[in-house]
Amino acid sequence: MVYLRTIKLLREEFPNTKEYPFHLPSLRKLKTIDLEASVTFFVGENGSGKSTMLEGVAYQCGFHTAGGSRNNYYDVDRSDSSLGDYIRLSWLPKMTNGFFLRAESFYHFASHIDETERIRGTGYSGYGGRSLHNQSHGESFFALFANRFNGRGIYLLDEPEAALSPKRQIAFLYLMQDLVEEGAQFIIATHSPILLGYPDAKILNFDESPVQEVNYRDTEHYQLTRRFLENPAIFLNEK
Ligand SMILES: Nc1ncnc2c1ncn2[C@@H]1O[C@H](COP(=O)(O)OP(=O)(O)OP(=O)(O)O)[C@@H](O)[C@H]1O
Repeated sequence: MVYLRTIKLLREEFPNTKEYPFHLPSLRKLKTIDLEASVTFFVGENGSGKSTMLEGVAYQCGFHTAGGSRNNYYDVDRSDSSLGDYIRLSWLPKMTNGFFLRAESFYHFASHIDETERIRGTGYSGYGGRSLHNQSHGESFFALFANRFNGRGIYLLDEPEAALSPKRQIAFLYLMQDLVEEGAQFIIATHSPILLGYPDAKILNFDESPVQEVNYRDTEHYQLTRRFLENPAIFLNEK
């Protein structure tokens, strides 16, 4: 299901096109991003602006920009969204349920859930019944996906593969397929050639200026990984 249909950049309100984030090549000429599929991936080199865009969208969704939903109020590590005030989201229908996952600040989110459990006794209810800190990084991610995510919602995930083994990444694809069938929308920044293989996803390449759609098999992630796996030794000798 597609709830969030367009991300529009309010270019005329950009204060300065020479500084972060307005100077990023991926954003420089970008006017709108159309989200036409239930699953949209942001791909691109490190530093191309994927997280910046995702964080801006999370900010406009009202989600905690360090990770969480509309219901997670905690002060730890809240990051200012530099792009958030300069984008406009078009919804049909409007969706307020959802979650913003940031691999890098997940530790703080887990602490916030522990604190909610300590104060109100409700913290672990959506997370598999136990502290996210008492599970491995990958297990805790998976507990979040499997327990906290449900069908009707918008899920913004920044490198969800960070803690997942290849097997768990494939399990995540199954889970995502079920959630999409139940009506979920995903926007995912990723470097994973496994996740990118999700059928019918729209892949947006942040290495282009402005951002452009790209086919799975044309992504550098697919091509490089494929060539490497075919023969790592030859690949390394080509350096
Ligand atoms: N708060 C900030 N102030 C100044 N520059 C920043 C800030 N946050 C990020 N940048 C820079 O902006 C660029 C884009 O960062 P961003 O995190 O959006 O990239 P990314 O595509 O998500 O990269 P990665 O794949 O490594 O996560 C990078 O060069 C980064 O160093």
